[in-house]
Amino acid sequence: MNKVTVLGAGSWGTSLAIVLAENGHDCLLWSHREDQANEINNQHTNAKYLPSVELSKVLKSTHVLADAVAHADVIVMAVPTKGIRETCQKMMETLDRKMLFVHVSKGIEPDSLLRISEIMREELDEAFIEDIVVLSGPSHAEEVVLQHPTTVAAACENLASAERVQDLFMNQYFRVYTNQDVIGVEMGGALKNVIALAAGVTDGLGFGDNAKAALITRGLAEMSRLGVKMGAQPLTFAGLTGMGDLIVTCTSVHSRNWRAGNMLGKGMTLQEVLDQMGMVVEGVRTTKAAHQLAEKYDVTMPIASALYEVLFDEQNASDGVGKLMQRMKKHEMAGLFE
Ligand SMILES: NC(=O)C1=CN([C@@H]2O[C@H](COP(=O)(O)OP(=O)(O)OC[C@H]3O[C@@H](n4cnc5c(N)ncnc54)[C@H](OP(=O)(O)O)[C@@H]3O)[C@@H](O)[C@H]2O)C=CC1
Ligand SMILES: O=C(CO)COP(=O)(O)O
Repeated sequence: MNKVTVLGAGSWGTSLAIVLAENGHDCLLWSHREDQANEINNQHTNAKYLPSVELSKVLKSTHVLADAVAHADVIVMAVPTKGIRETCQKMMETLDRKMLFVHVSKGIEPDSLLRISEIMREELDEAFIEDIVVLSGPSHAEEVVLQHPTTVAAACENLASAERVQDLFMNQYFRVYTNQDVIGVEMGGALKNVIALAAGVTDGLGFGDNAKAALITRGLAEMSRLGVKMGAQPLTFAGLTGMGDLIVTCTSVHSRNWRAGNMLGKGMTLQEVLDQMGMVVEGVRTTKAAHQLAEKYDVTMPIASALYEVLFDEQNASDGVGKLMQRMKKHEMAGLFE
């Protein structure tokens, strides 16, 4: 049994806390809201983020970060990308020993262009970091709580740390593979949200499966082009955290990114969409970051660029699709192989 704290009581943090508690670990879930921590402890529900789910009674919650940190040998970071830096800064006020950190968030910080593990290393004192392991893959919270078969990867350069996280989470419905390509796994998880937003847009515009298949495969090509330039292994993008997560996010009504894109395609403004979602849509900020990364690394990312114009430059979504289709003719493998 391990003592594990999950930071962030949204849909993913809560689902993973359930997995950990069911696996027999002493799991504490931190919410930054006192009323939500009380609801989890007293009603055993998290109505906003996992409606109609009865949480395990052994799962405890706190809103006091110092207590959450004091509890743990392992800390799982499950706050949205925009909250990672601030949560690490608050943790630094209370951390007093080395910990194994796991992060499960899928984003890139605009402007700094840092991946999550890089933000964590910037904010947390190296003396307190045993290792940082990324847990990522095709895994909607709504299906994990129903114990539907799910596969993910635990990635860390140090294989022993990845294997420790594999052992923490793995059970009969949650299968964890190890991987040592941290850049590839983080970039796949973040960039698939951009493509899923675009897939939602084409569905919202009324296009069909051909357009969806085009976005998934050409999306994978531009994700791989950028990731490889940043140091990722090309094959990682063909795995769970690349193609696997693209499929699940681009084709599922559970995906917040797909749903947000769908509303955009139907004509709503970005602000109207975000107001209606009430949950994190990571792909919006990551589209900005991807646009900046494409410039920095001189990589062609037509889908991310078209989406950037729709989100931030008032480009009409239908015209955006037209522009993508009328790009100069190309070799299918351009930019992937010499
Ligand atoms: N949902 C899923 O199926 C999966 C999600 N992920 C990733 O997990 C991460 C978290 O997503 P998810 O749980 O779905 O998001 P949700 O929108 O469901 O929940 C986000 C949670 O984080 C809290 N929060 C927001 N900002 C902060 C902050 N600054 N400090 C502390 N807590 C904060 C929110 O609180 P409040 O209510 O106050 O806003 C809420 O409890 C994302 O990066 C996502 O891509 C990965 C795999 C699957
Ligand atoms: O990452 C996810 C599934 O693997 C969740 O995707 P959304 O954030 O789009 O819901």
